[in-house]
Amino acid sequence: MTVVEFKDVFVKYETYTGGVLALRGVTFSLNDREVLLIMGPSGSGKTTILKAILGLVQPIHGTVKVFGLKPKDEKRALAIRRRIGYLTQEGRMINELTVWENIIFYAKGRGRSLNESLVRELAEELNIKTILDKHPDQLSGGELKRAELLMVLSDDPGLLLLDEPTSMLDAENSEAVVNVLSALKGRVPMIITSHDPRLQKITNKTLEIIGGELKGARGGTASSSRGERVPVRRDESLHRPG
Ligand SMILES: Nc1ncnc2c1ncn2[C@@H]1O[C@H](COP(=O)(O)OP(=O)(O)OP(=O)(O)O)[C@@H](O)[C@H]1O
Repeated sequence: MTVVEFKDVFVKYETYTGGVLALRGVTFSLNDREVLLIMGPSGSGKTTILKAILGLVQPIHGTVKVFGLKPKDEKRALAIRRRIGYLTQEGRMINELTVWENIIFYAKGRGRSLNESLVRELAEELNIKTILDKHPDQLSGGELKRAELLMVLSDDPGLLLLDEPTSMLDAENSEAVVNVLSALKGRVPMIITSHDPRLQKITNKTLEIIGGELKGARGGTASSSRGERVPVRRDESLHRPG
């Protein structure tokens, strides 16, 4: 089953100086058993792809479908968001609450039930069991990152969008995150943005985006802004047309 579908998507941010075309004809799809890795330099449009899936930005051209629905109006976008676990780069935990309270608040706010035994198990695997009673501002960057990941995994999401899940982490804790995600592979579809090569071992396909255009793909299909197919090569380095 196709979970996410982008067809020739253009997204523009309106700005004081005229606007930024952040996505230029992006086409790809993700099925319910896949893990997609999106790579690309800073400012290339990776987070914008995630925001378009969440309905936080709307395409000026092309279509986005998530779970078969277009996240166009706010009501539909909210229903879609409730099924998605979104790990942001900035983090969303509230400092006034402990990590554990944040997790409960998060699940309740989404109208979903907390899978408590799963949370305890994952906390152990992510090496953060001892920080559950701390407040976010008492944590290191790496601890906070793993606490945020625990939160977005806590209510059995139907799709995971993970923006740089191993940034701020040392090798050992990056490995712990990769292991947790690897165990979810095949059960929860995922789109991950990252530069961390460790994540490549759990991904089915990799897309490279530069200046808002897809430039290459491995293990799947994608197309660039003018709609031409980008050749897909398995087990080779990223292909750049032209
Ligand atoms: N709210 C906004 N208003 C105006 N321009 C924006 C906005 N958000 C992003 N942009 C611009 O859109 C482009 C794509 O940004 P995006 O955040 O998707 O990049 P990214 O690949 O995720 O970058 P990074 O790796 O640094 O997180 C950039 O040029 C960025 O400056």
